Amino acid sequence: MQVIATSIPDVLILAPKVFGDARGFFLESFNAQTFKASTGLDVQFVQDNHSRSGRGVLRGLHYQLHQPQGKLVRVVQGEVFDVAVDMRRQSPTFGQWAGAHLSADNQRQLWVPPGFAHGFVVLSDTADFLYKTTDYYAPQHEACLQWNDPTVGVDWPLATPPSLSAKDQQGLSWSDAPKFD
Ligand SMILES: Cc1cn([C@H]2C[C@H](O)[C@@H](COP(=O)(O)OP(=O)(O)O[C@H]3O[C@@H](C)C(=O)[C@@H](O)[C@H]3O)O2)c(=O)[nH]c1=O
Repeated sequence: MQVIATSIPDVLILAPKVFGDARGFFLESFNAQTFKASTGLDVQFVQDNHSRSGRGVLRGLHYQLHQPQGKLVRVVQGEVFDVAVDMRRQSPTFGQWAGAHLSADNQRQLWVPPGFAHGFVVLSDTADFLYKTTDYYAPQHEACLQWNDPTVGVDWPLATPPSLSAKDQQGLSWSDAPKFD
Protein backbone atom coordinates (compact mmCIF):
# COMPACT_ATOMS: atom_id res chain seq x y z
CA MET A 1 0.00 0.00 0.00
CA GLN A 2 1.24 3.42 -0.95
CA VAL A 3 0.68 6.39 1.36
CA ILE A 4 0.26 9.74 -0.37
CA ALA A 5 0.39 13.01 1.54
CA THR A 6 -2.31 15.66 1.38
CA SER A 7 -2.12 19.34 2.32
CA ILE A 8 -2.82 18.28 5.94
CA PRO A 9 -0.19 15.87 7.34
CA ASP A 10 -2.74 13.90 9.41
CA VAL A 11 -5.00 13.29 6.41
CA LEU A 12 -3.65 10.51 4.21
CA ILE A 13 -4.46 9.08 0.82
CA LEU A 14 -3.94 5.33 0.72
CA ALA A 15 -3.43 3.52 -2.57
CA PRO A 16 -3.82 -0.24 -2.11
CA LYS A 17 -1.76 -2.67 -4.16
CA VAL A 18 -3.93 -3.89 -7.00
CA PHE A 19 -3.38 -7.35 -8.51
CA GLY A 20 -4.85 -7.34 -11.99
CA ASP A 21 -5.17 -10.45 -14.12
CA ALA A 22 -7.30 -11.87 -16.91
CA ARG A 23 -10.23 -12.27 -14.50
CA GLY A 24 -10.23 -8.72 -13.25
CA PHE A 25 -8.45 -7.50 -10.12
CA PHE A 26 -7.89 -8.22 -6.46
CA LEU A 27 -7.02 -5.80 -3.69
CA GLU A 28 -7.01 -5.81 0.07
CA SER A 29 -9.41 -3.01 0.94
CA PHE A 30 -8.27 -3.16 4.58
CA ASN A 31 -5.54 -5.05 6.39
CA ALA A 32 -4.89 -4.04 10.01
CA GLN A 33 -1.19 -4.92 9.87
CA THR A 34 -0.56 -3.14 6.58
CA PHE A 35 -2.55 -0.12 7.72
CA LYS A 36 -0.54 0.17 10.92
CA ALA A 37 2.81 -0.41 9.20
CA SER A 38 2.09 2.10 6.44
CA THR A 39 0.51 4.88 8.48
CA GLY A 40 1.95 4.36 11.98
CA LEU A 41 -1.62 4.53 13.27
CA ASP A 42 -3.01 2.02 15.71
CA VAL A 43 -6.76 2.31 15.26
CA GLN A 44 -9.65 -0.07 15.66
CA PHE A 45 -12.64 0.13 13.38
CA VAL A 46 -16.04 -0.75 14.83
CA GLN A 47 -18.54 0.10 12.08
CA ASP A 48 -18.72 -0.22 8.28
CA ASN A 49 -21.06 2.04 6.29
CA HIS A 50 -22.28 2.19 2.71
CA SER A 51 -24.16 5.05 1.08
CA ARG A 52 -25.28 5.58 -2.50
CA SER A 53 -25.87 9.04 -3.90
CA GLY A 54 -26.68 10.65 -7.23
CA ARG A 55 -24.68 13.21 -9.16
CA GLY A 56 -24.38 16.53 -7.39
CA VAL A 57 -25.34 15.16 -3.98
CA LEU A 58 -23.16 16.62 -1.25
CA ARG A 59 -23.12 14.98 2.16
CA GLY A 60 -21.36 16.90 4.91
CA LEU A 61 -19.52 18.35 6.55
CA HIS A 62 -20.19 15.96 9.43
CA TYR A 63 -18.49 15.13 12.70
CA GLN A 64 -19.30 13.89 16.19
CA LEU A 65 -18.08 16.14 18.97
CA HIS A 66 -18.18 13.28 21.46
CA GLN A 67 -17.32 9.80 20.26
CA PRO A 68 -15.36 11.39 17.37
CA GLN A 69 -14.97 9.01 14.46
CA GLY A 70 -11.86 8.37 12.43
CA LYS A 71 -13.00 7.33 8.95
CA LEU A 72 -11.37 5.25 6.24
CA VAL A 73 -13.36 6.07 3.14
CA ARG A 74 -13.46 4.82 -0.45
CA VAL A 75 -15.63 4.61 -3.52
CA VAL A 76 -16.49 1.30 -5.24
CA GLN A 77 -18.71 2.73 -7.98
CA GLY A 78 -18.44 6.23 -9.41
CA GLU A 79 -16.37 9.21 -8.27
CA VAL A 80 -16.49 11.75 -5.47
CA PHE A 81 -14.46 14.68 -4.25
CA ASP A 82 -13.86 13.98 -0.59
CA VAL A 83 -13.04 16.64 2.00
CA ALA A 84 -11.75 16.72 5.57
CA VAL A 85 -11.71 19.89 7.71
CA ASP A 86 -9.54 20.09 10.82
CA MET A 87 -11.77 21.02 13.80
CA ARG A 88 -9.04 20.56 16.46
CA ARG A 89 -8.13 23.83 18.16
CA GLN A 90 -4.72 22.55 19.22
CA SER A 91 -3.74 21.49 15.72
CA PRO A 92 -1.29 23.43 13.53
CA THR A 93 -3.74 22.86 10.66
CA PHE A 94 -6.84 23.99 12.63
CA GLY A 95 -9.43 25.35 10.19
CA GLN A 96 -7.70 23.98 7.10
CA TRP A 97 -9.23 21.53 4.65
CA ALA A 98 -7.78 18.75 2.50
CA GLY A 99 -9.48 17.10 -0.45
CA ALA A 100 -8.98 14.12 -2.72
CA HIS A 101 -10.70 12.60 -5.73
CA LEU A 102 -11.76 9.06 -4.83
CA SER A 103 -13.17 6.79 -7.47
CA ALA A 104 -13.79 3.18 -8.40
CA ASP A 105 -11.11 3.71 -11.05
CA ASN A 106 -8.31 5.13 -8.88
CA GLN A 107 -9.23 2.83 -5.94
CA ARG A 108 -7.84 5.36 -3.51
CA GLN A 109 -8.89 5.63 0.11
CA LEU A 110 -8.77 8.62 2.42
CA TRP A 111 -7.93 8.46 6.12
CA VAL A 112 -9.93 11.15 7.92
CA PRO A 113 -8.76 11.30 11.55
CA PRO A 114 -11.04 11.84 14.56
CA GLY A 115 -11.47 15.58 15.10
CA PHE A 116 -12.19 16.33 11.45
CA ALA A 117 -15.44 17.27 9.76
CA HIS A 118 -15.98 15.14 6.67
CA GLY A 119 -18.00 15.34 3.50
CA PHE A 120 -18.05 14.57 -0.19
CA VAL A 121 -19.74 15.55 -3.42
CA VAL A 122 -20.66 13.06 -6.14
CA LEU A 123 -19.08 13.72 -9.56
CA SER A 124 -20.52 10.68 -11.41
CA ASP A 125 -24.12 9.65 -12.20
CA THR A 126 -24.13 7.71 -8.94
CA ALA A 127 -21.50 6.79 -6.38
CA ASP A 128 -21.29 3.97 -3.88
CA PHE A 129 -19.35 5.22 -0.88
CA LEU A 130 -17.96 2.79 1.69
CA TYR A 131 -16.29 3.67 4.97
CA LYS A 132 -15.05 2.23 8.20
CA THR A 133 -15.33 4.20 11.43
CA THR A 134 -13.36 4.04 14.69
CA ASP A 135 -16.40 4.79 16.85
CA TYR A 136 -20.09 4.15 16.64
CA TYR A 137 -22.69 6.44 15.12
CA ALA A 138 -24.00 8.71 17.87
CA PRO A 139 -26.66 11.03 16.42
CA GLN A 140 -26.98 12.91 19.70
CA HIS A 141 -23.36 14.08 19.27
CA GLU A 142 -23.58 14.89 15.56
CA ALA A 143 -22.60 18.30 14.27
CA CYS A 144 -22.62 19.73 10.77
CA LEU A 145 -20.32 22.43 9.46
CA GLN A 146 -21.81 24.33 6.53
CA TRP A 147 -20.36 22.86 3.32
CA ASN A 148 -19.67 26.26 1.78
CA ASP A 149 -18.59 28.25 4.80
CA PRO A 150 -16.49 31.09 3.39
CA THR A 151 -13.97 31.06 6.25
CA VAL A 152 -13.09 27.43 5.55
CA GLY A 153 -13.36 27.98 1.80
CA VAL A 154 -13.45 24.44 0.45
CA ASP A 155 -12.86 24.54 -3.31
CA TRP A 156 -15.61 22.08 -4.31
CA PRO A 157 -15.47 21.02 -7.99
CA LEU A 158 -19.06 22.11 -8.61
CA ALA A 159 -20.59 23.96 -11.54
CA THR A 160 -24.12 24.06 -10.07
CA PRO A 161 -25.41 24.10 -6.50
CA PRO A 162 -25.30 20.67 -4.83
CA SER A 163 -28.23 18.62 -3.51
CA LEU A 164 -28.25 18.63 0.26
CA SER A 165 -30.27 16.87 2.96
CA ALA A 166 -32.52 19.06 5.12
CA LYS A 167 -29.99 18.55 7.92
CA ASP A 168 -27.06 19.66 5.79
CA GLN A 169 -28.92 22.79 4.69
CA GLN A 170 -28.80 23.79 8.36
CA GLY A 171 -25.03 23.41 8.68
CA LEU A 172 -23.29 25.75 11.11
CA SER A 173 -20.90 28.50 10.15
CA TRP A 174 -17.25 28.09 11.06
CA SER A 175 -17.61 30.51 13.97
CA ASP A 176 -20.69 28.74 15.37
CA ALA A 177 -19.55 25.16 14.74
CA PRO A 178 -18.31 23.45 17.92
CA LYS A 179 -14.61 22.56 17.94
CA PHE A 180 -12.45 19.94 19.63
CA ASP A 181 -10.37 21.38 22.53
C1 LIG B 1 -24.30 7.94 9.50
C2 LIG B 1 -25.40 6.97 9.95
C3 LIG B 1 -26.71 7.22 9.61
N1 LIG B 1 -27.68 6.36 10.02
C4 LIG B 1 -29.10 6.65 9.63
C5 LIG B 1 -29.66 7.95 10.16
C6 LIG B 1 -30.57 8.45 9.06
O1 LIG B 1 -31.86 7.93 9.24
C7 LIG B 1 -29.99 7.87 7.80
C8 LIG B 1 -29.21 8.88 6.97
O2 LIG B 1 -28.31 9.53 7.84
P1 LIG B 1 -27.50 10.82 7.40
O3 LIG B 1 -28.37 11.73 6.64
O4 LIG B 1 -26.81 11.37 8.62
O5 LIG B 1 -26.42 10.17 6.41
P2 LIG B 1 -25.16 10.86 5.73
O6 LIG B 1 -25.51 12.25 5.37
O7 LIG B 1 -24.67 9.94 4.68
O8 LIG B 1 -24.13 10.92 6.93
C9 LIG B 1 -22.79 10.56 6.73
O9 LIG B 1 -22.16 11.57 5.96
C10 LIG B 1 -20.78 11.40 5.73
C11 LIG B 1 -20.28 12.62 4.99
C12 LIG B 1 -20.02 11.09 6.95
O10 LIG B 1 -18.89 11.53 7.17
C13 LIG B 1 -20.64 10.12 7.87
O11 LIG B 1 -19.97 10.06 9.11
C14 LIG B 1 -22.11 10.40 8.08
O12 LIG B 1 -22.25 11.60 8.85
O13 LIG B 1 -29.13 6.79 8.20
C15 LIG B 1 -27.40 5.27 10.77
O14 LIG B 1 -28.33 4.48 11.16
N2 LIG B 1 -26.10 5.00 11.11
C16 LIG B 1 -25.08 5.82 10.72
O15 LIG B 1 -23.90 5.55 11.04
